[in-house]
Amino acid sequence: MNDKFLLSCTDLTIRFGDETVLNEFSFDIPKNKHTVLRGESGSGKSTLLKLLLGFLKLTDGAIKYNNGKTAHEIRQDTAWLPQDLDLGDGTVKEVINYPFRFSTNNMQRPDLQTSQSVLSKLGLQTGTITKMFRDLSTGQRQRVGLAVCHLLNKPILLLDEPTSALDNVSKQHVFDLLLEHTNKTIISTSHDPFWIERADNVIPLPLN
Ligand SMILES: Nc1ncnc2c1ncn2[C@@H]1O[C@H](COP(=O)(O)OP(=O)(O)OP(=O)(O)O)[C@@H](O)[C@H]1O
Repeated sequence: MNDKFLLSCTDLTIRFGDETVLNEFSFDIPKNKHTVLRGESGSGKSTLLKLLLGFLKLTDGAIKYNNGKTAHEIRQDTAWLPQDLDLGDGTVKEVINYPFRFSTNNMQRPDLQTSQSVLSKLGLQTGTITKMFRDLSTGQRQRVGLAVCHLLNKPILLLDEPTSALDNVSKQHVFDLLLEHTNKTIISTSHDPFWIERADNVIPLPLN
């Protein structure tokens, strides 16, 4: 595989029972760029992200990762923002600190000031960090999830509908923090024009 790509997908087919979600779909994901998987609701965007992370099995086709890496190795290099963000029952501070308990992330553990600063860059007020995560609005929860993805400082970001609950001011904050001046490989899903217009590469998913 060309070294410019993180991964190449060839003839991907995904079926759930009688439903064919994707049929012989091929695409490449460039390294160090922001690629948006664009598609209507139900077109298979979230399913595709889970496949790339190795959480689901392909019905047919192949995913090849650069340098012969496995899906497991790719996962270790990835910060993932799922669409259904369930980060538990704790305070925002506890939610932010949670992934840094694991040995792979331990070295990146942020101090309070760094966490506060990232939340503030995403337009969240100082008091947010002591609130219960479940008491936040959907858009605030989404921004906390994005803050965690940023703080993990991984070379790959997978963001499932990262702006779905955000207004344009918050979207701009997210763009400035996560996307501007970055050399990470970012794969996101979206049907949001604001987000798509700012991508380096857009992959339209076929209509079912
Ligand atoms: N585990 C599963 N079992 C059965 N069907 C599934 C499963 N996961 C996804 N699907 C189906 O696959 C299709 C694509 O779902 P997916 O969540 O990937 O769409 P999406 O493009 O992300 O949609 P949205 O923009 O609404 O989030 C849907 O019809 C969904 O019902």
